[in-house]
Amino acid sequence: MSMHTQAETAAPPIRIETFSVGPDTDTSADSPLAAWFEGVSFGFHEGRLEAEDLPRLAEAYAADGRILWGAYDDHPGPHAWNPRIPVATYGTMVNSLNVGGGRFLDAHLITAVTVRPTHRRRGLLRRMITADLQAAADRGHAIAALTASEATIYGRFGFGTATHTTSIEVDVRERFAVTAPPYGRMEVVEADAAVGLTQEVFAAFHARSPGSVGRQYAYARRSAGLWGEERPQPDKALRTAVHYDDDGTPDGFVSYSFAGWEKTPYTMRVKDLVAASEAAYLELWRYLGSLDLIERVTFGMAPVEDPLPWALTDRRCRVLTSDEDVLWLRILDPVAALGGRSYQHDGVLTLSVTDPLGHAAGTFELTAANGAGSVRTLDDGADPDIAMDVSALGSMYLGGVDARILAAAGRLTECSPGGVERAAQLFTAARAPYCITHF
Ligand SMILES: CC(=O)SCCNC(=O)CCNC(=O)[C@H](O)C(C)(C)COP(=O)(O)OP(=O)(O)OC[C@H]1O[C@@H](n2cnc3c(N)ncnc32)[C@H](O)[C@@H]1OP(=O)(O)O
Repeated sequence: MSMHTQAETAAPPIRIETFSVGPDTDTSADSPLAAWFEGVSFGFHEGRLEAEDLPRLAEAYAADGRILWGAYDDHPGPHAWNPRIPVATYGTMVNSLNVGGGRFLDAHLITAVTVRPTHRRRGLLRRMITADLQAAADRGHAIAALTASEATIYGRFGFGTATHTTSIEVDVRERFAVTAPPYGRMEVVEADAAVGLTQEVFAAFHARSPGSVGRQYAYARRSAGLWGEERPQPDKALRTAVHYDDDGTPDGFVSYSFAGWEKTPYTMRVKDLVAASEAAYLELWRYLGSLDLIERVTFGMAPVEDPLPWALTDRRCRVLTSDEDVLWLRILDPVAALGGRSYQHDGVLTLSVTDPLGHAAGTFELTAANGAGSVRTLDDGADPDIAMDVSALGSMYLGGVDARILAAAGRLTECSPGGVERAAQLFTAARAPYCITHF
């Protein structure tokens, strides 16, 4: 474990340390890593750490290349909980973001953000995220990303919601039928084999899905049932089935568990459902609809642009229960970010961006031609076509929201006639961005 201490600020007297996890990291019950996990569990109202879980968690975090932050109160009150347990936690890793048109950027991912109630609203989150975003920008990352527990926290730091999913309930009784012609076959698979199979299917999904973020080490183990949601111990209720195409290539999988006989209508809960093609997506639903004794299937991460109702004999079998934001993006470098995505239309647009932390502030001229974008920074005072805050730029970046909607919401200002229309056209995505990774 490499460790270094960051500069101390005058008040509050909280020491912040960062460390990475590697093969030599101490995973004993009284190690700094164990204390860090205790801090995270406390922050998310989960149970105490089981010491036996630590080696597996360490292996996962090492594979992810995570950097962990802990904030320590060296002046605890009497009888305070173990002062080695951080009063605030924070973690980062890097993974691939599909930005459309077969292009990918390495995104700086932020996770495990907690501040103990006794230390909240004293600026600890601000202190960590401000330093971290600066360091990420200095390392050359164009984009930071996170999934948020509350929608009120991260806008002030320049993040904007960029992708959504929907929760659906599907009535799979007699009236359920998928109209598309069937192909390939489904197989219920062994948990050990499911790890590699789900990774293979996800890789194909990631390659074709704008908005997708690469998955961390634990994901495939959870989708296979080898790990549970909270502990790296088998989830014996979870089942995994894989769809193979006519050539025998896995092109979809679904992991699911039964809600129990006391819950009516009898319900199967989908934990993870990933398809490498629209056709495979429908095959997974055909399988779910064929589960005997089951009356309803629930899924919390369906795409916003969902072909399912259009593929059903009775479209009312699928009921939308909620809409959730998933990926929040924070543009750190507009030149690299806007130059990194692809464009459906040619055109020129000048954007003025404000940024409370300064990273993305400025006026930028975007020229899109033949699918690619090039960006140059203009001098202060250049006349923009549109003006917005960096959080609105993060929301618009993948095409998840139309510039006209942001303008209507007062989040984007038109500065030259036709500017909003041009922005709407330039930022249009071929399909709604879809992130099916929580981190
Ligand atoms: C990526 C992820 O991991 S998402 C998970 C986030 N974590 C959680 O939800 C766990 C429970 N909550 C917490 O642990 C804490 O309340 C946190 C991490 C959300 C906030 O930590 P704090 O140290 O209290 O935040 P900090 O004092 O730095 O606040 C910075 C600013 O954000 C505001 N703020 C912080 N949390 C919230 C919130 N939940 N809702 C609205 N505003 C908030 C503060 O008022 C402050 O505003 P100001 O700068 O205008 O004065």
